[in-house]
Amino acid sequence: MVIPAGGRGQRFGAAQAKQYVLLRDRPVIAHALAAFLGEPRIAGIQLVLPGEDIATGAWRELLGPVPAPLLPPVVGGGLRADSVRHGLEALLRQGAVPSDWVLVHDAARPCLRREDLLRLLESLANAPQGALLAVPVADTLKRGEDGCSSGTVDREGLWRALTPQAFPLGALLVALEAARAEHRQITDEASAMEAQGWRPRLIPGHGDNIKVTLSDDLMLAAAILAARGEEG
Ligand SMILES: Nc1ccn([C@@H]2O[C@H](COP(=O)(O)OP(=O)(O)OP(=O)(O)O)[C@@H](O)[C@H]2O)c(=O)n1
Ligand SMILES: C[C@](O)(CO)[C@H](O)COP(=O)(O)O
Repeated sequence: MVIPAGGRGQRFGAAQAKQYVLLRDRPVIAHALAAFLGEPRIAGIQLVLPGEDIATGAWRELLGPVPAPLLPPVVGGGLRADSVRHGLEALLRQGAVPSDWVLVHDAARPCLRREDLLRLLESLANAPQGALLAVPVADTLKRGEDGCSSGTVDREGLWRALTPQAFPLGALLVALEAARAEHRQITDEASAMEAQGWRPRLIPGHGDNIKVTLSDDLMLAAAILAARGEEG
């Protein structure tokens, strides 16, 4: 699997990238990783980090002793999609084959429930075109124009995309390379695959699998983990 952690967290707005910020005494990224440790179907976890963080070795102090199956990190790219691509290429160099399933999970999502991960993994037996965790949109959606509401968007059939997302490694790499070649901005793996004509399965997850994007999200993540009684 690939954990893209190569971003700088500009919207979060801290001096430190948000994946390193402490959440209940552990960096956000350590929580994201923990959801996958001990899952026997995950053969290797490829972290993707900003180049300078690999150079300084700062990530080692943050994560502590590297738990198996964590692979040595590789350098990310300018966009999330570039970082994921670098992670996939690294997996291939280390013996993965194009037909292997690969999961991609944001380092900035520290609250993934084990039950959601298991549901996603189990869905793959019947998901030849891949799958992603997602949540049906529950709010009334407004279209904004000049600070005013100019219409209500029908939420029927709309889902919020979460991670992990799972695809055959080779096909995902081809889809990400195509998006790059065509200068298409994509925000998740599923959108790269959709552009290739794939129809990934939407696997209902829980909305508490939040992405830490803005500074308030950290408080929310802490409350979610505390309510579950999770350790630090
Ligand atoms: N060039 C990038 C950009 C993002 N990510 C990772 O992708 C995940 C989700 O991206 P996002 O929330 O957009 O993170 P940032 O790019 O760090 O945030 P921002 O857009 O606010 O700068 C994060 O784990 C982030 O580290 C990455 O690996 N490489
Ligand atoms: C893949 C993703 O988590 C989908 O929600 C992604 O990181 C989204 O990034 P965004 O640009 O903050 O929507």
